[in-house]
Order: sequence, then C-alpha cells, then structure tokens
Amino acid sequence: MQKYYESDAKLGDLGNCRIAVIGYGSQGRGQALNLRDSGLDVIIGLRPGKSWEKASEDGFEVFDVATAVDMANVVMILVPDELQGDVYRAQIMPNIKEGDCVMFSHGFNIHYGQIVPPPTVDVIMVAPKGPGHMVRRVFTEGGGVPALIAIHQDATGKARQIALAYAKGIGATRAVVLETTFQEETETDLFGEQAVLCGGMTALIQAGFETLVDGGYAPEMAYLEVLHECKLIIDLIHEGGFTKMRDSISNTAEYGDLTRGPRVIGPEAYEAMEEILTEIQNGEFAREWLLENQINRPVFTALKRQGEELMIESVGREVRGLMPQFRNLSK
Ligand SMILES: NC(=O)C1=CN([C@@H]2O[C@H](COP(=O)(O)OP(=O)(O)OC[C@H]3O[C@@H](n4cnc5c(N)ncnc54)[C@H](OP(=O)(O)O)[C@@H]3O)[C@@H](O)[C@H]2O)C=CC1
Ligand SMILES: CC[C@](O)(C(C)=O)C(=O)O
Ligand SMILES: [Mg+2]
Ligand SMILES: [Mg+2]
Repeated sequence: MQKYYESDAKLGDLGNCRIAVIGYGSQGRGQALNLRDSGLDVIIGLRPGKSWEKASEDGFEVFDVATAVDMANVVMILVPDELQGDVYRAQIMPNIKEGDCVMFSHGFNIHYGQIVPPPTVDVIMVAPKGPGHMVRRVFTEGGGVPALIAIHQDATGKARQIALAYAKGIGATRAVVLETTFQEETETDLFGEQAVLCGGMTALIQAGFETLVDGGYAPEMAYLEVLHECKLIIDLIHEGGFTKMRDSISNTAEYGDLTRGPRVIGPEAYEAMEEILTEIQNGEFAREWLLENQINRPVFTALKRQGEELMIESVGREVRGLMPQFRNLSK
C-alpha cells in the first residue's frame, strides 16, 4: 500500500482554497478545529440548531449549507451518511463549481451510488481511522490519528496533493496516511464497526457481563472484570500486538486466553462474520439502512432504547462514579 508522512504533504496545496466543512458533529468539529489550527481557511455549513451554536461558540463563521458550498472550493461532507444524499442533491450539487473538490470521510454514498458528482470536480476521501473526538484530542497532544485517502475522480489533476494537504491539516500525516479506494474503505470500515469494533465488542462484553451476573456474581465485579479492564488490555494490544499483551498478563491468563478464546469465538462466529461481510459487499446492508431511514428508523430506535436500558449501563455509571478519573469526562 502507498504510505505518506509529513514530508509527502504540503499545506500550501490548500493555501489558496477555502474549505467548507459541512456538519459540525464528531468528525466535523474535530477536523475543522485541526484544519484551522494548521492555518487553513475554514468555514462551516449547517442547518440552524445545536451544532450551529457550537461552531459559532468555537469562533467559526457558519452559513447555511448552500451558501458555504458557494463560498468554498473544497467541500468536506460530514453530515450523517444516511442524510448525505438529500443534503447533496438539495444544497451542495446546485452550488458546486467546475474544478471544486468534493470530499468525504467515508465512502458509503459514492460506493453505493447515492451521490454521483459531475465529472468536472475532484472527488476525494480523507477518512480518519478513529472517532472525531480523538482526531481532535490526539492533535492537541501533538500527535495524529492515521487516515486513509482515496481518489474517485481527479478532474483537476491535483486531487492527490489536495487529499494529502487535507490529511496533513487534520494531523493524520503525523501518524501515517495510506492510499486505498472508496470500495475498500467502505467495505472494511462497515465490517470493522459491525463485526469487531462496535457490534462485536459490545456483544462480547454484554455476554460476559450477563454470564457472570446470571452466575450470581456482583454486577459491579462483572463490570470491572469485563468492561473496565477491557481498555487496559486493549491498550497493550494497541501498543504491541497480542505479544505485548501476553507478555504482561499472567501465565495462567495466557493459557486461558489461548485455549478458551477460540471456544468463545468459534466456527459460528466466523460464519456470522462472513455473512455480515457478504451483506456489505452485495449492498444488502446499505439498502436496509437507507430504507430504515426512509421509514423513520423504527428498528434503530427500539434497539437503541433497549441498549440504553441494559443493567451494564446503569452499573457502569455507578462504578465510574466511584473513580475520580471519570468525573470530569464529557459524555
Ligand atoms: N463519527 C466518527 O468518528 C466517524 C465518522 N466518519 C464519517 O464522517 C461523516 C460524519 O459522521 P459523524 O461525524 O459521526 O456525524 P455526526 O452525527 O456526529 O454529526 C453530523 C453533523 O451534521 C449536521 N447535520 C445533520 N443534518 C444536517 C443537515 N440536513 N444539514 C446540515 N447539517 C446537518 C449535524 O448538525 P445538527 O446539530 O443540526 O444535527 C451535525 O453537526 C460520516 O460520513 C461518517 O461515516 C468517518 C470516520 C469516523
Ligand atoms: C468504528 C466506527 C467508525 O467507523 C469510526 C469511528 O471509525 C464510525 O463510523 O463512526
Ligand atoms: Mg471507521
Ligand atoms: Mg464507520
């Protein structure tokens, strides 16, 4: 894979550009603040509401989406994936100009054909491999969250330089930037969040918590064991792979890890993962999610509420309340 670092990217490639960041949520805020701190010209496009107030408080000039797109030549679309098609057709498409650059942090709408920009514009992805709040936090600490870039259309012949300059502006070249395609980013990102990072992880933690509580152990004990300590173990895996984690745990834990882990994630889990990947590759997941939104998200709403009502959530609030390190953390 092609890799890029600080010396491969020039902020000057965005020097004459005005960047409109459309949306000011997790990624929008993180990216916009980092770009501004990198000395770039950034405005924000929004609808009236909470995000508009936040962006104004943070000192940005905020406009409705159509005006922001009209005023800019680089447009980063950071509204939720499920709304991007409507926002693009109503407010972005009528205001983009020949030679502009349309950017995404996830390939969903391009890959699944929900947005088809005209051939006269660059279409680029700069996708941080981490939550927006961390894109900001790590940048302010002097580091960067790695990112993927991809070029879908290169109308100006400068798409790659612009992608790299943007990646530098948000701090990603301080870590590493890898070049991929819209297809590869979309399919791996959806798979990762569904099967491992979010879906797989919460299901694994919940199953462990329920098993201990059903076995008669105190919920607080179960929480500390299967959720709180998760981060400490993951930090070691993150720093040095399974080897570093296994060097740090006891031999007893390591033997249990090696012999019992594959019983928890056995053939059934592999089959489920293959099915999930197929649904992503053949567009079934995308169709389901877009249709779910068209009917006002009944399944999403019900499952979200059930998740919020789980015992692990209320026990977690209590246990975190016992530890000073959690008291000043925002939600
Ligand atoms: N969350 C993450 O860390 C990651 C996200 N991404 C991608 O980044 C993109 C943005 O996701 P994310 O940051 O999670 O989004 P959020 O849900 O956090 O934020 C969405 C923003 O869009 C605004 N918005 C919603 N609807 C409209 C509209 N009709 N017109 C104008 N503004 C609107 C919201 O404002 P309001 O307050 O008015 O609702 C809010 O500021 C997606 O493509 C996602 O896949 C990629 C990597 C990681
Ligand atoms: C893991 C979820 C994610 O893909 C991300 C933070 O990278 C997302 O879509 O939010
Ligand atoms: Mg992701
Ligand atoms: Mg994602």
